[in-house]
Amino acid sequence: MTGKREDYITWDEYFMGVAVLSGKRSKDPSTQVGACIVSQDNKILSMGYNGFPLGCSDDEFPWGRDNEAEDPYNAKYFYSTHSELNAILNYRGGSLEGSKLYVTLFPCNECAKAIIQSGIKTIVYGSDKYAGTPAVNASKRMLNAAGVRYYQYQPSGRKIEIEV
Ligand SMILES: Nc1ccn([C@H]2C[C@H](O)[C@@H](COP(=O)(O)O)O2)c(=O)n1
Ligand SMILES: [Zn+2]
Repeated sequence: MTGKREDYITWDEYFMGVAVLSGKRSKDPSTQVGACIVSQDNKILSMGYNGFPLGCSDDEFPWGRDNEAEDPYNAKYFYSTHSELNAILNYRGGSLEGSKLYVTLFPCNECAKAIIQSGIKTIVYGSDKYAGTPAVNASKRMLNAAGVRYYQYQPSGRKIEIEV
């Protein structure tokens, strides 16, 4: 055999795959989200998943979502850091200017602010299951105004399996 392999994964498959794998670290029982930030020359800069801040125990803070309206203090939303924000905060280098974010779920309005301010210029997202909600509408409004490009990941249809 003299030629190179031809069935290697694409950059989008690679980085979205890393984002999916990162999301598998999440302890959230209902929605696990993963993120991966990549430089313009396709180097991974940072990763993150949704979870509670350092020092806030996964076993003590609440993971429930149903009681948000009547008892927000005992629901997860006040406490969970979104995967995109964690990926931005986990970055230990200089600047994220011009970088690309792969995320398994479309960013909310709060993450959109951090994405814009950190200099991320492109978002590749997986699911958009909260499309049409005020948070996602506001997010798209800000991303559009700030010139952050976004597009949905297009699965190739081939299954990428990880066996260790
Ligand atoms: N773009 C997003 C959206 C949501 N999250 C996190 C926040 C929560 O931990 C969970 C959503 O929970 P649900 O309301 O679906 O039960 O996902 C995120 O990290 N990034
Ligand atoms: Zn968010």
